[in-house]
Amino acid sequence: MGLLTASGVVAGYTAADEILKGVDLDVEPGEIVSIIGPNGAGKSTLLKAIAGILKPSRGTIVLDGTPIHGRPPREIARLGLAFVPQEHNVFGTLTVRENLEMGGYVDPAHTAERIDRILERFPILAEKRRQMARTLSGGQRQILAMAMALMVEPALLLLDEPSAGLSPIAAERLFETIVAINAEGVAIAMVEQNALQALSIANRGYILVDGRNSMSGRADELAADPSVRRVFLGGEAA
Ligand SMILES: Nc1ncnc2c1ncn2[C@@H]1O[C@H](COP(=O)(O)OP(=O)(O)OP(=O)(O)O)[C@@H](O)[C@H]1O
Repeated sequence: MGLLTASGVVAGYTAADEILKGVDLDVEPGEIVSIIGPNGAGKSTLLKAIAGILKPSRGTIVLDGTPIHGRPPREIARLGLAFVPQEHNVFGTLTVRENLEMGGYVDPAHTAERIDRILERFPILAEKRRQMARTLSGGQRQILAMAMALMVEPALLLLDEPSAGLSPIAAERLFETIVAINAEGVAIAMVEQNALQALSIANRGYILVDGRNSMSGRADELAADPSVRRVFLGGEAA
């Protein structure tokens, strides 16, 4: 069985609102899955529904055998799922270390030792641990946001447009960091505008259009598909 299995998820921002019109998504243990699609397709909404920020009105979401749909975010985090939203994902007026403390809310007894391990793991955060998060570069802030999420030792990390607003070089570094986190055994499902780069580091991809699944499959096959390239990548396969 997959690590995460979402089936027929219907969700929106009000009771009558169906932004997601029955979406399916699977993530296997240790995989990177990229979710791409046009603006307004419902990609961020899908991550919010999985993380428990939005309650699906229909459908099921199962994490490692446990149904999580309808549970509050904190409980879902305890079950091994962490979510990094696109914006406001760090506390600008707190130091790097204090931000990591906030990430340790699920298991306060082990926060200090977990922070030490995270700082060892991300030397740039160790170097800046006493600085306020707002003084970090955009890429460093995204790394801090992911590090906060890793404080709960998740099996699955959801990332909403991690490269948004970054320079090409900073985005490249961030994707390398995502691959490195994944290599340590954390499965990743991420929404990205940068479809080609997102597919290049993923095992599999999903394309959402207007709140529904459009195409899915191996990331390399999707990236080479002429119709995908035409719509999302701005050109034909080489
Ligand atoms: N907080 C909100 N309240 C009400 N409607 C929202 C909210 N957030 C998003 N929506 C609406 O839900 C729809 C899907 O938005 P969503 O952000 O999930 O799309 P997306 O595929 O992630 O696209 P984008 O790349 O533009 O973020 C859009 O019509 C959007 O206007």
